Amino acid sequence: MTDALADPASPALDLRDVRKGYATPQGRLEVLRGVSLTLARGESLALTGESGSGKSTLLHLAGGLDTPDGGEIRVAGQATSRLDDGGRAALRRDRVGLVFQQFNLAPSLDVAENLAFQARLSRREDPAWTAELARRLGIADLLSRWPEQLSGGQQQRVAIGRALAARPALILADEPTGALDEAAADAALALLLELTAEAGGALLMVTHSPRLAARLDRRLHLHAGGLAEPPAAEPAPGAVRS
Ligand SMILES: Nc1ncnc2c1ncn2[C@@H]1O[C@H](COP(=O)(O)OP(=O)(O)OP(=O)(O)O)[C@@H](O)[C@H]1O
Repeated sequence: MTDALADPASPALDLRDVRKGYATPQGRLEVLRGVSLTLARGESLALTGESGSGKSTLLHLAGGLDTPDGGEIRVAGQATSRLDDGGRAALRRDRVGLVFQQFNLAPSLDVAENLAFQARLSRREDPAWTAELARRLGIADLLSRWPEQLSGGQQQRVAIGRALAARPALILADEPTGALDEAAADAALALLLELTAEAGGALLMVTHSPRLAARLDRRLHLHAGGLAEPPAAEPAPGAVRS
């Protein structure tokens, strides 16, 4: 399948001097003050930062859910900042997979339909890949169930499969395992990383957990409107200092 606008040589995501603020009753709040970031094809990056530092804001801008006040954003080579609402919707459909903490499955669609939903919209349906995703995610026996009949962990695995079914260039995940216990979170992240790599996508994941962040290729920390290396990890309780 061809995507005339996709440039296979360009990074999955490129942010240049991106600025974003909000009007609040206390005045303007400048959340991102010139953020630059490049995410190569196939790379995974964990984004950490205090609550309110702007992680979700950055993710929403990267996915074309919102527009920046300034700067340039490119997804798979396409400049998104100049797109209108329809253009951004097409970008989200064709280039971006989204996974949120709350799984956001369509309640009126069964698991099979949820899995295929985005791929069908973007005309990138690949039944063999969708079946492979279902098998690897351990949801192949649940395809005719409704989302409400699934556990949280099962719902999140469906959400991961849905995001990957169209093989998007960029997967954006906002605390994707935040609603799961530690063992389920570890298993879901392992699948997310493995299957994103197989789909040829790059992953930008917001997390509060240094433990989960450590599993990705790179880590960046958002603070005071800019990106930096994350602060050095605290030694684990009981760890011997060298
Ligand atoms: N639509 C909006 N209008 C006004 N202020 C907003 C809006 N969206 C976000 N903010 C503010 O912008 C700042 C950054 O919010 P954002 O949700 O990006 O932070 P975050 O790092 O993802 O936080 P958390 O870890 O708590 O989810 C916060 O102070 C928030 O209150």
